[in-house]
Amino acid sequence: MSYPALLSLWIGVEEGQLPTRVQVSNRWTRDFPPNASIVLVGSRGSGKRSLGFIGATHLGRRLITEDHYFQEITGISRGEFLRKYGNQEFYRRNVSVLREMLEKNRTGCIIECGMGSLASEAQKAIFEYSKLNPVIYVVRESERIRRLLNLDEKDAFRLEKGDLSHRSCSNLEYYNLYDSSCDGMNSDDNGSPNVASRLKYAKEDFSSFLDFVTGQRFARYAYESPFSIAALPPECRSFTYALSIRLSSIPELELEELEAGADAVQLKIDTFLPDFQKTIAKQVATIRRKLGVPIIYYIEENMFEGTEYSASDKEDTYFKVLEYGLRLGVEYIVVDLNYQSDRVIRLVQCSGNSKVIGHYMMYENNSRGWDDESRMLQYRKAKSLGCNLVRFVRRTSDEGDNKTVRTFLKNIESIPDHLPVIAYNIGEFGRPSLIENRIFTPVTHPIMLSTVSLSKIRQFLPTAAEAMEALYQKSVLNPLHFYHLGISVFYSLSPAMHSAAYRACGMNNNFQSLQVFSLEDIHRLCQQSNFGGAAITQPFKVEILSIVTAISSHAKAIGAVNTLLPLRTLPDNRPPNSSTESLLRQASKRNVSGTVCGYYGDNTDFIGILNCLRRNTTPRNVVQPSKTTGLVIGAGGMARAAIYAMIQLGCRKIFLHNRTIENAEKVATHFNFWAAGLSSDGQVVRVLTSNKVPWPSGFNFPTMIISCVPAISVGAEAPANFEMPTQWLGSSTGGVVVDASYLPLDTPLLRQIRRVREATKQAWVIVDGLEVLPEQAIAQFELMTGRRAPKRQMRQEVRQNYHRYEA
Ligand SMILES: O=C1C[C@@](O)(C(=O)O)C[C@@H](O)[C@@H]1O
Repeated sequence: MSYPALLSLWIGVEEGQLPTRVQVSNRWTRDFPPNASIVLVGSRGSGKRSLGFIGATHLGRRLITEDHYFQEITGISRGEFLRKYGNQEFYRRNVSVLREMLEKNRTGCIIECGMGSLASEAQKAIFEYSKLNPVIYVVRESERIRRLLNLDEKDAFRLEKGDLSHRSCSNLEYYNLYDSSCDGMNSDDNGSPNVASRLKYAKEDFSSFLDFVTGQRFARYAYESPFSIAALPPECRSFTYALSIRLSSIPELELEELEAGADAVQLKIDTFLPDFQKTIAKQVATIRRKLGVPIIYYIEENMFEGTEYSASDKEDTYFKVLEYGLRLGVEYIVVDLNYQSDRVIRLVQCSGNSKVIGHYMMYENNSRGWDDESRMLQYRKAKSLGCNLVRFVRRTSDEGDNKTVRTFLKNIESIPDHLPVIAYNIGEFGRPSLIENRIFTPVTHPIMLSTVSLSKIRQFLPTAAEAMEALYQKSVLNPLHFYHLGISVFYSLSPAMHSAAYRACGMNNNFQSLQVFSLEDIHRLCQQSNFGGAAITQPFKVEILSIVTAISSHAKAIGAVNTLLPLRTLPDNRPPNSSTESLLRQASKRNVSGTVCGYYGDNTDFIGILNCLRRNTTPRNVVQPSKTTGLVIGAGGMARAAIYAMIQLGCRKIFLHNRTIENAEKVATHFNFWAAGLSSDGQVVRVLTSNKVPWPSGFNFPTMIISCVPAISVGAEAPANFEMPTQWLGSSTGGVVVDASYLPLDTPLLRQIRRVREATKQAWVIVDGLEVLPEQAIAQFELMTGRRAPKRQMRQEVRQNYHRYEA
């Protein structure tokens, strides 16, 4: 393939029709000041407005749209302006308004650029802006844009060509993958064709992309919940796995089925495909949506096989493809350190929040072994070039190499402040070193084994579960006991979910429900050295606070714990304390038994509720702090978590109703003290003392309703059988109703809402307890084990097993 032909493949248009302004070069550092405004550019129909809305809500920023800004400044819409003043004046004004909009809003905003961004003067301004601010080029499947805007071939081509020019004024790129949830077809319970859970996947994907761009990922989590896997980058956790997937094989794979056990996906760019950039962007977006793990972006050595261009063309292309990975915001980018050092340095300089893995591939016949001093020199070179991690891979047929690689790694570890190093052998004798390697061991997946084209990889790569099993066999990890503890624990689905997750991940643990009557009972069980963690349930979620050494900021704010973890005496004998640093150290030593000398408490109930609210809130009911009203029923640990989830979503007017009013008052006082600064009158939570009264005047009807009372009797307590006074269901835009209890699934409240929805045709979205339960358990599994949960399996387990428990 010739170089121009390659280039045309690369940017996705015919040869001879390359837009002149398209160029890819390293002009950005992608290091942005904190809170820098984020600009969205892209063609009409690419979905910028919805993403802008999602981003502004997620980051708590102001959304500015160019069209609206133009009208605010000039007093008339762009269309009117054009008609009134003609082309030239419109062009001039358009650019000056855009410049002003950007300059006056350097921080704290999400700025959506409209059609104005196609003008070349406007692009110059945006390009200048992109040196200090993230400018995200939003791309979408051309065919979809064509259909959305109802364009004929010619117009579509013109639009696409113009759109490509956005690449030269942006420093990041986001592929807006089609979101099937906006069809409103995938749940029976979506209240109306108004697409109840609209854009739920896009919300998750884009929010996570923005967390990456703003660099918020780890620091915030480390402070808030140091045991969450989001608190520690994978290279700081012990034993992480990277599932290897070739770009060309993705269309053959059911990606969702590949989730178990991998901490990252290594996307191998193995071949040039038509419309190359968009293809890569689409597959990166697909991996993110379906697997939700960080991406390691790696260009395979054989990518250039069959091409005829010179070494320098090859090098240029290699770095362009890498630079494109940086635009897509991949978490890790692998660079072969045999390329010229100045190019590597330039890549590192513009890598922003992506981490650079310096890579050395060694073959037995042309390189010396692990014990040769050149390995150390290579490590030093990687460090001096600014790489964040270093990877050494050796293809070998000598078992002895597994021993020498161990010594090499030990030597590296003895260097103070050494970089994280990945080192293993490949080939049929390399397996022991793959098992022992601690960071991003390449793995395959059982379902990939059936694919003939992948069988070669399979010859030596373990699956993540096999690698884990081997660690248990070698006693590097220890089998641990996990519990579900409370007074009424017999009907729980937690043991089934957690056990399924252990099986999927190759972990040799067990999980058991046990009835306990006091904190002493809990303490006795959890003192054993093989105690791994416990799901705490009623009536101990609040009481348990008295025995923990440290808690997450969430559990503290909620005033309840549903996840108890052991704090151990570590080899350095320093007693654990509540500092983030001490807790992160504990978190990096999970899955190993040892003396328990304290407990850490966290809360995942709020995560379960938060996820369900986020997914199921319709666009018309997106939280507006000054208007949105929430209602929580109950005053136990789950009700506290529900209030906290609503506050996290920005809701500042929350009503609480409970049979025993004193308990509700206690909860309200707790939150009003904690959240005093969040509302102008210091009152975020108000108690409704009776359900016989009309909804309080001056407040909108609730659009988020969460019931946290059991629908069956617990101990001597009769079931609450709560139903809403009909007058309280006055929201004309409907809302979301969550019932956190799942026994029975069809609670009186949910039955009532179904009837109301049928009668009024209002868009009430129903979320039952079986949707909340796995969400909290997924987060709990991750806190307990430090491993990514096999989410699909855990969710499936619940749906499959539920009928047994109901019976
Ligand atoms: O409240 C619940 C439900 C639960 O107790 C169960 O029934 O499995 C498990 C707990 O982790 C959670 O907080």
